[in-house]
Amino acid sequence: MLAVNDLQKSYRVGKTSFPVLKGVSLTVDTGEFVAVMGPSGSGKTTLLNCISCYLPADGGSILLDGRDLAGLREEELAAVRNRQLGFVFQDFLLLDGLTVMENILLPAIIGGAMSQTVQARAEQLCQVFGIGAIQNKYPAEISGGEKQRTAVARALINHPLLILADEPTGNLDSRSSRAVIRSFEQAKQMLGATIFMVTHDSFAASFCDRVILLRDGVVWRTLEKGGMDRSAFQDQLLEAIGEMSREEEP
Ligand SMILES: Nc1ncnc2c1ncn2[C@@H]1O[C@H](COP(=O)(O)OP(=O)(O)OP(=O)(O)O)[C@@H](O)[C@H]1O
Repeated sequence: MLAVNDLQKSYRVGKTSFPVLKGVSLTVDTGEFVAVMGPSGSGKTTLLNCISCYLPADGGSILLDGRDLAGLREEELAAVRNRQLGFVFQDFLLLDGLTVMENILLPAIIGGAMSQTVQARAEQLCQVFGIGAIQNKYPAEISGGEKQRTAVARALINHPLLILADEPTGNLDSRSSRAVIRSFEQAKQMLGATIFMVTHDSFAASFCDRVILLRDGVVWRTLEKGGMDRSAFQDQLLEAIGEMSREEEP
């Protein structure tokens, strides 16, 4: 589904170039729920922005469903963003003047794809995520967890190949975080969604099939959940993160 090979990205500040991604390689299979964790500054957001087609990479490749994103023109990238990727951001980014239902439909409206089938899909997503009763409310009238579940439903409206989530639980209390992660699990189990999430939250990451630890612009280690229960996987994650930060100390 997603194959990132030897991805490189530097930022230029004045005359100096600062390498941030120094050869990142990873894959995400169809139907997988994968998290990326790592210390602040390790390059997680940069990686997500490259995969999102917002930032051109300097080297390496990003293949989405076998298609290399590097060679695409701006209109083609915009089409990939609108039709093949779904986005969930930390700050929800719901439009205040639109209802929950209108927010969910927005990517289909923008893509010129509105139809009765899309309307039916939006109703189904509201059912799956338990937001049917609030579909005519405005963002100011709903809770943080409900906003985030609306954002997950919106990300799924165009049947994307891949959902990209940037710190989706970052602004939520633990109960709302659990509800959001539950909505990702439902998206995966009931709708076959593939999810790639950047997070600092080991609790959220412990629900994933796999967690990729990024350090200083390279993949340091990948942890598989396998048959482990959630809390044992979280313990293993915390241990690996501790080991990674101890290695970083001078
Ligand atoms: N536009 C930019 N110009 C120059 N340097 C940048 C730019 N964006 C990010 N950086 C630098 O690149 C490095 C990686 O940043 P990035 O945001 O990808 O890290 P991160 O792992 O997501 O961090 P955090 O967990 O704090 O969000 C940091 O040192 C950051 O200061």
